Amino acid sequence: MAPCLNWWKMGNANHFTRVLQNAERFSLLPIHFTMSSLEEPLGLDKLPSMNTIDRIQRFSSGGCRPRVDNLGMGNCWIEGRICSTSNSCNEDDEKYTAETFPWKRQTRDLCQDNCFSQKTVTKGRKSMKFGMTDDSFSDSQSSPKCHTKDLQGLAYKFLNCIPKFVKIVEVGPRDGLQNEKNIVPTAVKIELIHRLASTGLSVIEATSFVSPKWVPQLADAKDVMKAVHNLGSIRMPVLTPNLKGFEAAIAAGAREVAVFASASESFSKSNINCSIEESLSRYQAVIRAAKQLSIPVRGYVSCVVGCPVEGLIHPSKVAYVAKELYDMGCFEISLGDTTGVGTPGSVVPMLLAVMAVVPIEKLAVHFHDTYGQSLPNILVSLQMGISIVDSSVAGLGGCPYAKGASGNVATEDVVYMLNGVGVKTNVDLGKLLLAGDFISSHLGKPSTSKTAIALNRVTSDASKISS
Ligand SMILES: CC(C)(COP(=O)([O-])OP(=O)([O-])OC[C@H]1O[C@@H](n2cnc3c(N)ncnc32)[C@H](O)[C@@H]1OP(=O)([O-])[O-])[C@@H](O)C(=O)NCCC(=O)NCCSC(=O)C[C@@](C)(O)CC(=O)[O-]
Repeated sequence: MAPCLNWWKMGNANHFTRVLQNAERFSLLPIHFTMSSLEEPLGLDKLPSMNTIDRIQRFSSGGCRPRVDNLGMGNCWIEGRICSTSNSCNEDDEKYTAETFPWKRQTRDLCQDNCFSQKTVTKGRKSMKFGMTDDSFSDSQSSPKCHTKDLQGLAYKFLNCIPKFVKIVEVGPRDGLQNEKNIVPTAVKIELIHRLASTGLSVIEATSFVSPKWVPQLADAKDVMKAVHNLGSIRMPVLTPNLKGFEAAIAAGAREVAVFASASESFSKSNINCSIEESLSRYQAVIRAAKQLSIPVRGYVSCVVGCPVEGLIHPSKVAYVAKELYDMGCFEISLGDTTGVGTPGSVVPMLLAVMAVVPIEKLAVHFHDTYGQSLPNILVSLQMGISIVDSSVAGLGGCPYAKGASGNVATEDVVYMLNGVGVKTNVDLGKLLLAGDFISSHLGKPSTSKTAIALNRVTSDASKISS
């Protein structure tokens, strides 16, 4: 076993099998699909006649969504799309990948097997939805390395392996606003939560019951919670660092809480003023109290890739804290790249370590976008089987105790990407954009969501043309 897989030993046989299955789904071969909307620009002359929803649809889901159909028997294709062969058979890439990350060799081998079985299953199909006939297969087979059937297998692995539905946990009102320089009025927070609730989001983290000396921005937690705790069936977890916070949250009407530990000793001290072990024993008390009231508890692990003080964090430390929280009774574990330093190269080994000890369906990912890596990190997480993603409207956020870390990945960008790959979220992108506009204009700064910026530009170009 490669040295960096030693931490796999932490898991039991079932977990190990699940890890392998997920590793099998995952491949690092680069692949490109010819996407439509930006390569086939919509004439601006058409824009004035489109309403906002048309524009959003044109630029989000339909326009560039490769349609993945699963026809049973594991067959899958992408309608009207052809895989580019420019990268997919590059031996240099393969060599680099295998040498730099030894564990990847194993996943590649598994994936190649999978690719082979795809070929077998689809053999003899007359009409391929790649838009090619069997003849074109023979053409492509004359290429020395790349075969269309291989590409079809790759398409399957890259897109059909991701979950069909992703639960988005909106953390804007809490993570988003806890780091704002100016304290946001309570009424604005409440309005933001109402607007977010109208988008279809099923979970909105509303606030934190932490010490107001530590996070003055959320000192109005009680008032916010009292105003929103009854918003239909939407879940509104709140952060509780200790029993005092838990009791205050319950008194204010909270029906779900979250505890937050760290994989970094230094960050634990600077964020919650105690060691990792002390924090775990505090959380044990919170979880015990919550169980008595049948209150679900979410668990966060922060600094899952890097720490502002300690630098890189070993995946085994993350797996340890995640397992402790899970064993204590947290129903879901959110893995936070607090400083946003992760790339797929560091996120994948971290996820594999955690997946070996906590069931994958209980895991969420929580990326900050400091280096612009959130979306690729989310995509590889989905390819590994994660189906819960934390994000923050307008890309708000950051931790007051993680200097230099920027906001969370913007919910608008996550929804746009998920629409693009045909994953359901039940979130209305148009309404989400309006919620993002609302809070950005209140804060007097532009949204960091690329989707919001792009769609606002399209809309303003259109209004110039129509006026
Ligand atoms: C944990 C403590 C309280 C320890 O803080 P401490 O100073 O060690 O606590 P203490 O027990 O000595 O109490 C100090 C004072 O705070 C009060 N106090 C104590 N607890 C509470 C409470 N729950 N609610 C309200 N007040 C509280 C307590 O009553 C006392 O008041 P005083 O007697 O001085 O007037 C403090 O360090 C704290 O509140 N830290 C929270 C910091 C925080 O919220 N950070 C941001 C969270 S984001 C994050 O962690 C990452 C995440 C989850 O987003 C994932 C990611 O992005 O990766």
